[in-house]
Amino acid sequence: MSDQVYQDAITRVRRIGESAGVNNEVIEALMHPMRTMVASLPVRMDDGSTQYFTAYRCRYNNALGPTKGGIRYHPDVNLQEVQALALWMTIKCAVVGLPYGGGKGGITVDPKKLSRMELERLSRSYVRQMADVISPDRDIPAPDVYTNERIMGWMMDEYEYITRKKAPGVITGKPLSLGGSVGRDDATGRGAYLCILELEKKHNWKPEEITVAVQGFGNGGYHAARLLHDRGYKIVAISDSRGGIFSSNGFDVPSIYKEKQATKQVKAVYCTHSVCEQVEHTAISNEELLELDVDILIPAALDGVIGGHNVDDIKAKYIVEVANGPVLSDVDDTLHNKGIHVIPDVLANAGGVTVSYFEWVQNRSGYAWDLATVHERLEKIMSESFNRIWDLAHSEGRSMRNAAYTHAMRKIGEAIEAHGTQDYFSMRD
Ligand SMILES: NC(=O)C1=CN([C@@H]2O[C@H](COP(=O)(O)OP(=O)(O)OC[C@H]3O[C@@H](n4cnc5c(N)ncnc54)[C@H](OP(=O)(O)O)[C@@H]3O)[C@@H](O)[C@H]2O)C=CC1
Ligand SMILES: O=C(O)CCC(=O)C(=O)O
Repeated sequence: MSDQVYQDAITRVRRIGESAGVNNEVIEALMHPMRTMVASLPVRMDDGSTQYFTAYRCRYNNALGPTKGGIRYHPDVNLQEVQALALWMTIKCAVVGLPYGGGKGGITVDPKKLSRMELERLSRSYVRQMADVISPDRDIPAPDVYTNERIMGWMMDEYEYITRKKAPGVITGKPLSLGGSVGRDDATGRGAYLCILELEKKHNWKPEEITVAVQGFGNGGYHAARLLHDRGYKIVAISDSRGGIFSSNGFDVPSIYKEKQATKQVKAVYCTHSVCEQVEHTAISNEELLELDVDILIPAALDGVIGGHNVDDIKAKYIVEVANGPVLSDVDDTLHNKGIHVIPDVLANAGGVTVSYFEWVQNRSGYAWDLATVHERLEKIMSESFNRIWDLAHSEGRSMRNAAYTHAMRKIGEAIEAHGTQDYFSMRD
């Protein structure tokens, strides 16, 4: 799938851009990634051998500001996927009004097979190769799939060693002790949760009557499930890379998280104090989870999981995309025509980059905010962005994805125009 992912991403941009009458110059600018760096990272393994890993960093478009986006460690990472992810970051930052362009990075690696020291050497090697590309004013990485705050800490440390100066704003999602922000840990899931709260208000939902299935139980999926569970939503299905569990009664999310921490697997348990007991459930595959008859489906793992192969079997009423790119563009219309509402990734998972922006602002001003301030400002941005896109979708008869892309392309177009076409193209470093 991931070989086509970039083609799929630019096809969607062109289709929506043309239907919304976006200036062709803007559409063309979004067809062309500004610069993608590919590197081979030599890493000394614990047994003394050297292995080479392919690494990428794509700075897709910087019309709105320095490029911003996470770094993914996964065996399927490739050039196409990184470019698609960087394009989605470009759209996402514009959707929520951040002063950033879009970028993304990745390494083709299975991090579960590396020791902690190998992982650290790999991460430092990445920064050594990309040190001329990243900087607080130019390109600012963050975590994505199978990277975390510890890896961000190593990367920042390596960057500061190379540049011989403190530069906390070079990377976000860092440990708090290195200038990370409170509230970045659950920001992606919280952003999606805040979108669902907006839906709840519009539809007068009673949370206990709303069923939710979550694919992927990592940073994004877990926190979205936790917050929804705390509010009373019924989380009837959860999965990770090894498969999933289903119960129409709903699961106790904190218990499942506790067990996942201990055993690395999603298991159907209910925990009291120190004892976790199995609860009645059905084991399901990740494919089956996507096809459940639920009110809200939250894909929170990888891209391309909903497409022509399964769209006829999708029964959820809402799809809230915590993952980047879970729905392929050629089924956008089918879902819309089936009456399935999609809250697109470029809005639903924008809480992560929004709090990354807060972290960067705090680093640059040298003044740390408290959690209440982070939450209040995140809520404001998510709520305003959601409603802006909702209003555009409903006033122009578009899907939420179509409206989000249209809004973003208009914003990027204004910036390109304001740069002055000549200067914009010559400043594309
Ligand atoms: N982290 C962030 O701030 C942001 C993340 N996102 C997007 O959210 C998605 C998840 O990222 P994040 O939560 O950070 O990643 P994590 O690495 O924290 O978690 C990934 C989760 O997905 C599971 N998973 C991996 N492969 C599969 C599979 N084939 N089927 C089902 N589940 C699978 C993993 O299972 P296991 O635990 O078994 O390995 C794990 O539970 C990605 O698309 C990412 O781009 C979007 C915006 C911001
Ligand atoms: O926090 C960030 O800067 C980017 C997070 C990310 O990679 C994403 O939103 O997909």
